[in-house]
Amino acid sequence: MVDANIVWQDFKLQRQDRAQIKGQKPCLIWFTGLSGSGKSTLSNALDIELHKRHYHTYVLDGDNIRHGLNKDLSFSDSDRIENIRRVAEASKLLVDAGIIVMTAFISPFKADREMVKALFGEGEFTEVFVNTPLHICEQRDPKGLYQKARRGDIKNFTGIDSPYEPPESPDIMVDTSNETTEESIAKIISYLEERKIINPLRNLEDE
Ligand SMILES: Nc1ncnc2c1ncn2[C@@H]1O[C@H](COP(=O)(O)OS(=O)(=O)O)[C@@H](OP(=O)(O)O)[C@H]1O
Ligand SMILES: Nc1ncnc2c1ncn2[C@@H]1O[C@H](COP(=O)(O)OP(=O)(O)O)[C@@H](O)[C@H]1O
Repeated sequence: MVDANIVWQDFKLQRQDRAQIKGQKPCLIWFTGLSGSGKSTLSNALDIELHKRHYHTYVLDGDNIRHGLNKDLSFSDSDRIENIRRVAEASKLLVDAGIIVMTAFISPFKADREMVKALFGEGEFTEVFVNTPLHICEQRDPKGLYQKARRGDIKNFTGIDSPYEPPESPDIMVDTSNETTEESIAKIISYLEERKIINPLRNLEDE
C-alpha cells in the first residue's frame, strides 16, 4: 500500500518521446519455464538477434538479479512472489525508458505472471513459455542443481519439491527438447513482426 502522503510526480517527457527517439516500440518479453528449460539461452540469443537489427535491448536474468537487487530473497513461495514483483517493477522502468526488455525467471506462479502482464498495456507484454519437459531439464542439469535437489541438498527446488504452474495461454510456446535455439528464435521473431512490435524491414533498411 502506498502512503497517502506520497504523490505521483508527472514528467513532461513521456514514454512515447523516448521510444520515438529510439525508433522502437518498448516492450517486455517474459520467458517462463523450469530451471534448465532454456530461458537464459533463448533470451541471450534473442537479445543478439534484436541488437543486430539495431534495437536497444536489455536482459534481466534470474541468476544475475539474485546476485544483486534480489540477493536478500530465498526460494520460499513468498520470496519468489517478491522476486517477481521487483523484477516486474524494474522491467516497467526499463520499458518506460524506451527499451525492449527480456526477462528469464522461472516465475512459477500464474498469479504473479498475470500481475506482471497487468502492469503493461496492449502489445507491450509477450509471454514465452519455454515448455521443455522436466525429465529433459533434469537430464541437462547444467548447474548440477537437480542432482542436489534429488539428494535433498537443496530444498524447494522447482519441479522437484516446489510447484511450477504452466501458463494456460502463453503468447508463444517453445520446447527446446525438439527444436533448435534458431528455430525457437525464428518463432519469436515472427510473432513480434506479425504484431508490428518490431519492424521486419528494419535490418534491411540499414544495409
Ligand atoms: N530452489 C530453487 N528452485 C529453483 N531454482 C533455484 C533454486 N535454488 C537455486 N536456483 C537457481 O536460481 C535460478 C532461479 O531463480 P529465479 O529468480 O528465476 O526463480 S523464481 O522465478 O523466483 O522462482 C535458477 O536458474 P535457472 O536455472 O536459470 O532457471 C537456478 O539456477
Ligand atoms: N534448443 C535449445 N535451446 C536452448 N537451450 C538448449 C537447447 N538445446 C540444448 N540446450 C541447453 O539447455 C541448457 C539450458 O540452460 P539455460 O538456458 O541456462 O536454461 P534456464 O535459463 O531456463 O535455466 C543449456 O545448457 C543449453 O545449452
